[in-house]
Amino acid sequence: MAPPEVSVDVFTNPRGKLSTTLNPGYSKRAYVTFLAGTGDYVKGVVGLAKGLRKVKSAYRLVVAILPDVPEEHREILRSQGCIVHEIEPIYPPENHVQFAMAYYVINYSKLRIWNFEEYSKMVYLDADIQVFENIDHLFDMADGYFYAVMDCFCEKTWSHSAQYSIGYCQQCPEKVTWPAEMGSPPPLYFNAGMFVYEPSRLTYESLLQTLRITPPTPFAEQDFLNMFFQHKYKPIPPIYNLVLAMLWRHRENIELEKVKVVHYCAAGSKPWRYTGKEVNMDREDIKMLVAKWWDVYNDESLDFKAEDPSPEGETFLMPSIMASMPEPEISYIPAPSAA
Ligand SMILES: O=c1ccn([C@@H]2O[C@H](COP(=O)(O)OP(=O)(O)O[C@H]3O[C@H](CO)[C@H](O)[C@H](O)[C@H]3O)[C@@H](O)[C@H]2O)c(=O)[nH]1
Ligand SMILES: O[C@H]1[C@H](O)[C@@H](O)[C@H](O)[C@@H](O)[C@H]1O
Ligand SMILES: [Mn+2]
Repeated sequence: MAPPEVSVDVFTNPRGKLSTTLNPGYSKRAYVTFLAGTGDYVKGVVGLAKGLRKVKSAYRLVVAILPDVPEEHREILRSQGCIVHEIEPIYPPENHVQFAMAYYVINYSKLRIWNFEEYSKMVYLDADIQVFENIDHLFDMADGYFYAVMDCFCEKTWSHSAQYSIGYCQQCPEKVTWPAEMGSPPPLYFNAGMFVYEPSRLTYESLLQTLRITPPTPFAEQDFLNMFFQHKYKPIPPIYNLVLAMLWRHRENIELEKVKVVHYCAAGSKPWRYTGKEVNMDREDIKMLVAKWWDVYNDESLDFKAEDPSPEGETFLMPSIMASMPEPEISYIPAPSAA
């Protein structure tokens, strides 16, 4: 359905940003994460909510939760200023695939966030992600694309793949080149722990329709989204989703001091379970990043206070800096720095 006419009333709000009052329910922005189960991922979401507050994000955090999240955890999330939004689980078609991690199957439920049409644009973040610098400017990137960070194929979780078997990684495609006899190299592949997208009922329905005829694969909805958005995908720089394995696999691709978003996805790196014993977990950079996560999580001054100005009340429309960016040399969409 076409969106209703948008009435635009532009004024400068007290925070000095150009603010636009749009038809409510049409042009709203928010971060969104996903929570399932009774376990400890709720700590990740609390950490993320506090992290977004610390960097003074203008937008709320919506938590798409499965019905099995206990009321006690929902209450913690609300008390941290999150918008709790229950979703129904989505199951993939029957199949005997071996997921890279058995629990990845629940991640198909993430597809429900395309149905959050009360928002025009959202940034999805896994619960094991922390935001250390403001990334609100990502909402200003041009509509019509799916933005995410390119993944790395070097960890054991990839051992089922052709890429892994020949030592090929898209992070250094010249090191082991893709052999001609294997056909054309695989399309760019993103990590689905962080992405910028536009909710849309049409897309949502198409996602569900397509899933019905798509057998599950080891990286579950991550593989599925890569396939579905193959032609809409625009890579953004790794500072927007530092997959930790990049630190020991492709250190030369990472400028650690510029990293804004850290994804604690490597085995043994979830800060709330961290022991330091697993392989690579005793590295100084990992210890530092885990400690940084705990600093945010433990900082009581970052707890939500009811009297806090709600970041969600208005929609901020910043002039799009993207429009004036020169074409990148590499194929990244260079999201501008927040500075
Ligand atoms: O018990 C759980 C397990 C997972 N999650 C949620 O599911 C997300 C994905 O799980 P992980 O972060 O542990 O998984 P990875 O980072 O290793 O997974 C990557 O591959 C997955 C394949 O399904 C997803 O695409 C995911 O977004 C992507 O980052 C979590 O962040 C969290 O938001 C829960 O809420 N409870
Ligand atoms: O999404 C997965 C996951 O985050 C794994 O932990 C990582 O090793 C993979 O490279 C990635 O594709
Ligand atoms: Mn993750």
